[in-house]
Amino acid sequence: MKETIVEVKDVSIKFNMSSEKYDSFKEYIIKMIKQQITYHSFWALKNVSFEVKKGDRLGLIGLNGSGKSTILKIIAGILRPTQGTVKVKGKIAPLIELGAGFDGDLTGEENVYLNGALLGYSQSEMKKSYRDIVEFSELENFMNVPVKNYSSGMLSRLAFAIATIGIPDILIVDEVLSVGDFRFQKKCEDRIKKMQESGTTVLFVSHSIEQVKKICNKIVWLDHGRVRMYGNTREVCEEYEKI
Ligand SMILES: Nc1ncnc2c1ncn2[C@@H]1O[C@H](COP(=O)(O)OP(=O)(O)OP(=O)(O)O)[C@@H](O)[C@H]1O
Repeated sequence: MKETIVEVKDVSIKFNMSSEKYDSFKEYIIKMIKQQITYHSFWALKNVSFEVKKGDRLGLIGLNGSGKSTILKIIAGILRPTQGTVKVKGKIAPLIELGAGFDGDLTGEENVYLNGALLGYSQSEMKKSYRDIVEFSELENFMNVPVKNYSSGMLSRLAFAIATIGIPDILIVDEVLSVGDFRFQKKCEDRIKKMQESGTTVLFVSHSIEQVKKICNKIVWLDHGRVRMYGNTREVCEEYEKI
């Protein structure tokens, strides 16, 4: 029996959204002080439960706004659920919002060290991995350029190369591959496969069902914040493709 590495139990999250439009920040502040701001709240996730076993590649699929990124952020500890619990065993390398860990004014090289520190690596560990990161991202000629001048594909190459140094227990990949060109996507898929062979568990979000089929062995299908189906890739994709 394989070990459970992520356990999501009855997770719900409620967001508050302001339902009015304000003409200026000043108007917003005045209304806030007068307590005239009205919110409507909605459940972005409702009673979501699933387990991920060690070495699984779990795909999260569903239409726009179904809650895929939100559940990944809860698993990565970026958001706290309103109800329910998440148990995670091991170190997570999260590739969630493209460029979230980057400082636009710093160069590619400086951002490698900044991101390494955010992921918990020491300066000397990062020095050892630096060549590999530059080679994998194929950004040799851009490491001295501030990343605000990078294209989204270049940013995703660098982010992916940094997040996949070492062998994390859990790798979270949210749509990051979709901005890379097809050749780079293939390179990333190969690296994910190698990591999985070394025991890394992968949580993967993509709108490309082909990519999900290639990478994942299990799927959670989210629909309006609820689990519509959870099972093997083939059976879930078959149903999903019918909608
Ligand atoms: N911080 C937030 N505050 C308010 N609402 C939010 C917040 N984050 C997400 N939402 C809302 O929660 C719902 C789920 O969003 P989420 O980004 O998880 O969906 P998704 O399935 O990843 O969508 P997509 O396929 O478009 O990336 C959406 O309706 C979104 O507008």
